[in-house]
Amino acid sequence: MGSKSVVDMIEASSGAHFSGFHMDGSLGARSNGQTTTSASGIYNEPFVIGVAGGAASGKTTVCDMIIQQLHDQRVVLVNQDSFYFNLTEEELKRVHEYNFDHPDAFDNDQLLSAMEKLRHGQAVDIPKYDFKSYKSDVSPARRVNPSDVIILEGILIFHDPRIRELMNMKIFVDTDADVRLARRIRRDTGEKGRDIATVLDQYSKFVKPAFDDFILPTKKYADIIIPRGGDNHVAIDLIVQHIRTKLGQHDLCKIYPNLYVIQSTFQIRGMHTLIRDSQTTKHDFVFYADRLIRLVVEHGLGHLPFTEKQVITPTGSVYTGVDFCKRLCGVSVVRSGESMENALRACCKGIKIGKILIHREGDNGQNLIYEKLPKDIADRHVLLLDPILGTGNSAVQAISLLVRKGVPEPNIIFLNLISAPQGVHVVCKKFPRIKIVTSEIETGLNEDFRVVPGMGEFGDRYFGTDDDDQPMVAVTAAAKNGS
Ligand SMILES: Nc1ncnc2c1ncn2[C@@H]1O[C@H](COP(=O)(O)OP(=O)(O)O)[C@@H](O)[C@H]1O
Ligand SMILES: Nc1ccn([C@@H]2O[C@H](COP(=O)(O)O)[C@@H](O)[C@H]2O)c(=O)n1
Ligand SMILES: [Mg+2]
Repeated sequence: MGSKSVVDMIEASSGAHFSGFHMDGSLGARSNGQTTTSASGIYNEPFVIGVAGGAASGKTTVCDMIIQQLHDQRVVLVNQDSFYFNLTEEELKRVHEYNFDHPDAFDNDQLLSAMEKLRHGQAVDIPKYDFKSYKSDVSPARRVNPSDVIILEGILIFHDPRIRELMNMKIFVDTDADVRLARRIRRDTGEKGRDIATVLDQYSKFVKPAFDDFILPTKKYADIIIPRGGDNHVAIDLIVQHIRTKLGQHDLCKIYPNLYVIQSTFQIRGMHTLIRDSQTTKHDFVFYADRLIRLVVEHGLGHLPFTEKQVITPTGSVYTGVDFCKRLCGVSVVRSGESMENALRACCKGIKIGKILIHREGDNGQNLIYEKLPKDIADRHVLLLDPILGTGNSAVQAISLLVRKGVPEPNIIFLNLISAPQGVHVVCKKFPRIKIVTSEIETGLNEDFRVVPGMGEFGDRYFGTDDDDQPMVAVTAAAKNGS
């Protein structure tokens, strides 16, 4: 499935002219001068970081620390070790004479082809290298999905200019030779089960000369040199800060101050991982979707106005707190939005919840075909519920209705689980004073205007109607009965 430009898709989907945002700089500054801006200001290509340095200098440790700190981003680590050539029978017999530290030991063409796919949004299978058997086909390959950040790590990752060209940032981990040797002895005798004489022999015959001849000369390509590897927390913090700026992840929030993306944690990423996985069972999908919905609802409620309130605690002390906003209601966009009603009811006792049904006609038309709203909705703050903000067409229909009913724009909070940038642009441009609360911003829309990476047809997965070929008929009937 190919991808259209954001402008094309929005114009095709909404029929309205989309002027879009054209932002420069940021992520795009590659070593070859290429930039990767798109009309939405969201970068589609991943940010590629190269991490080189001598063996046992602490490259993997530094990468792990960066990944840990970038926990709210999709980051993958691709190790150059995975691309060692398999040894022939002859080479295996005389493995102690094989130079694993020479540039020719790596299949760079295979690495480049994997990177090409990842950069273009395709998943790849990366071989798992086994240091004991010297083979990369003993265990099944690791499936790596396209990500926001790709870290390429390896002793000679800066050696091939074609691989260097891919990198937005190059880091060289600079650790003293004696420290590297000491760590290598400990690692190779422990993890790789080698004896110390073999380790020392390999070091003097191949590792040290290759470091001097091939690895050290690539230090000049580095943008950042980290002395002391993983011990250098200051350098790692600065690198992470720089990556965050370059990713421009919060650019949408900067453009639209009324867009709130809830603070990501590993728990939240874990829940997203589960509900986005096409293999997840209905039961788990509902369980984790419910957990995420609850977080979004709680966050959304935090944006309601409040009044100060003082109470007397059981110790007789005065506690100065706040009183909940009383005049509020929910409105769910049938049918997916109904999945969010329970969480809202659980948070707001006795809350009134209205419904709106919007039916998609053809590729781009959206028609409002049913509504049942509280009569006094104009006097209430409205929490609009729909788990997915895609093109923004349904949202615009729903919000337009609320505004027609007299709800002031600032009194509308649109709650969803995932938002496509296109939808955010469309909604925020038309209704700049509403608030949107979401848990993740998506990459974009595909040719069929479906959110990617997305989570599929939310309503079907949540209500278990994946196999139902006429779900809308039943839903329309249910909605008309006011259920
Ligand atoms: N700062 C450090 N202090 C102590 N041990 C370290 C440090 N950094 C790395 N190590 C250890 O040294 C060995 C090599 O580190 P690693 O990060 O795997 O290096 P590389 O990927 O460059 O070969 C590992 O066993 C690791 O646990
Ligand atoms: N079968 C192999 C393959 C590689 N090596 C050594 O690994 C080092 C590179 O890995 P790092 O994690 O340290 O970057 C390199 O020095 C190779 O000599 C090996 O010993 N056996
Ligand atoms: Mg390593």
